[in-house]
Amino acid sequence: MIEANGLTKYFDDIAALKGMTTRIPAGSIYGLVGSNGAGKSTFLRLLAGVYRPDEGAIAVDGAETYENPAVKDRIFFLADELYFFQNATMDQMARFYSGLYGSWSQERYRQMCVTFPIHAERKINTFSKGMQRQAAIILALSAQPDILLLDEAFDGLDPVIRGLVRKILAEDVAQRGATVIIASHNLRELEDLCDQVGVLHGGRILFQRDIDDLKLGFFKVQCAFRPAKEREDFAGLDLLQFESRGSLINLIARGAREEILGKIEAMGPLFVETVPLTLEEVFIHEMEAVGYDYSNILF
Ligand SMILES: Nc1ncnc2c1ncn2[C@@H]1O[C@H](COP(=O)(O)OP(=O)(O)OP(=O)(O)O)[C@@H](O)[C@H]1O
Repeated sequence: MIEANGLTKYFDDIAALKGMTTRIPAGSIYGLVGSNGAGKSTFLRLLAGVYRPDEGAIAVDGAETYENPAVKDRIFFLADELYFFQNATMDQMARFYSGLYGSWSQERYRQMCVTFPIHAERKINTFSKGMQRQAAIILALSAQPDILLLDEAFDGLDPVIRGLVRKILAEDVAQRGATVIIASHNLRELEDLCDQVGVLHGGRILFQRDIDDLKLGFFKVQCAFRPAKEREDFAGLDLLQFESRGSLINLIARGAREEILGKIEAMGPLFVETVPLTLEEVFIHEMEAVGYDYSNILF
């Protein structure tokens, strides 16, 4: 379990984090979204034990992270700016990390070098930007950390490689019970990958939700009635949005799918169908419901 309580970090007079509080259970994938400068990288650096909090605390299984070698050995931090030794090949970097991480798996490293289209014996500085990121991801995955911190990890990866990385991350969580934290300014990137997503804004977690709960709780419905119906006719539903054009109605309702469908079917529609909401649509409506303007926070 990762716990941040009132976590605060200043850079001169800039408060990068201002009393951030969150709990991230072990064995889950947590997406941290926020606009540029929201404090995502600062949070990851505090968790990785690189920075000392100015106020508050951050701990892994009760142990504070700052300059704590026992905790650091369990964490791999893949920063947004990649770092490799000058002129190093993948194999040389692999040797370095194998000495650093007790959990390093040479077997896994060999597999990854086959799975990903990469030349482990070539100098990394001759790789394209996307290939360099692949190299960093292979090294991170081969270290088999308990906690993997990924800062804008998918930047520059093509869709096939993104899919591959997502699959491996999900397997790592399921098989090894690893905890993965992915910071991104792009909510769409986190869809179908994360168990929980937190929105970081103004140095705090503004909004944090379990993805399954979010997706199960909202439905987009298209239906038609003759004669046409008005919003008031749907008073039995918890409506978040309602639009009608002639006999055709598009609405978003909160609740269980069967219950929503049952109520609409009882009204005798010409047809009714439900369409799943994207994660982004759910966030827009959920955040508006608690008084935040999503477009000011994530775009
Ligand atoms: N080393 C530093 N020195 C001074 N200010 C910093 C430093 N690191 C971060 N900041 C400031 O702290 C705030 C949060 O920055 P941070 O890099 O954590 O944001 P971020 O959410 O990761 O942004 P991005 O999506 O652009 O990477 C910003 O205002 C930034 O300018």
